[in-house]
Amino acid sequence: MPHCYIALGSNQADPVAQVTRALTALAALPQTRLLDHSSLYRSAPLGPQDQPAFINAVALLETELEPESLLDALQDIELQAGRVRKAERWGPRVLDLDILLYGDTQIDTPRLQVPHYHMHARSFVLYPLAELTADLIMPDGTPLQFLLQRCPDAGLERLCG
Ligand SMILES: CC1(C)Nc2nc(N)[nH]c(=O)c2N=C1O
Repeated sequence: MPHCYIALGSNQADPVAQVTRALTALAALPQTRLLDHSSLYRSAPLGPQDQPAFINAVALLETELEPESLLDALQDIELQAGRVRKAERWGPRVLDLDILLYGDTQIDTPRLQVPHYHMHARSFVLYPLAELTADLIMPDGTPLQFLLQRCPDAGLERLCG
């Protein structure tokens, strides 16, 4: 059964609570088990700076849901959290759930790109991912450690507890 890594992000409406509640929602998905999750991390927004800091984390799921069904389920969780789908691009968001990896599958459809298109250069994704699986190898054979070496941790702050 494929191991799926999900990126969580929020910078609105009590981001720590949003990410924590989203982890609980992931654990409750049908045909799915939440195997592990990273610490929460605070970081300055990538993109427009006139918005609050983000809280990010990565979760490791095992699921029988197909990729598109998993995406539907993640979008439901985002909507339940109050995400406005047509919100400004790169603007503040109540909750972002992105499929980073779905086993070794590589997907490129209008709805879904896996591995997640931007993950290779985002410290707020790579560092939590490495906390979960330091020896991860990307579907294209690139070791996560190689991506980490090229991605400065740009003021990433791990929240303890
Ligand atoms: C607006 C944009 C690009 N910036 C981000 N910046 C940070 N630090 N974390 C995010 O999750 C995040 N998500 C985004 O979508």
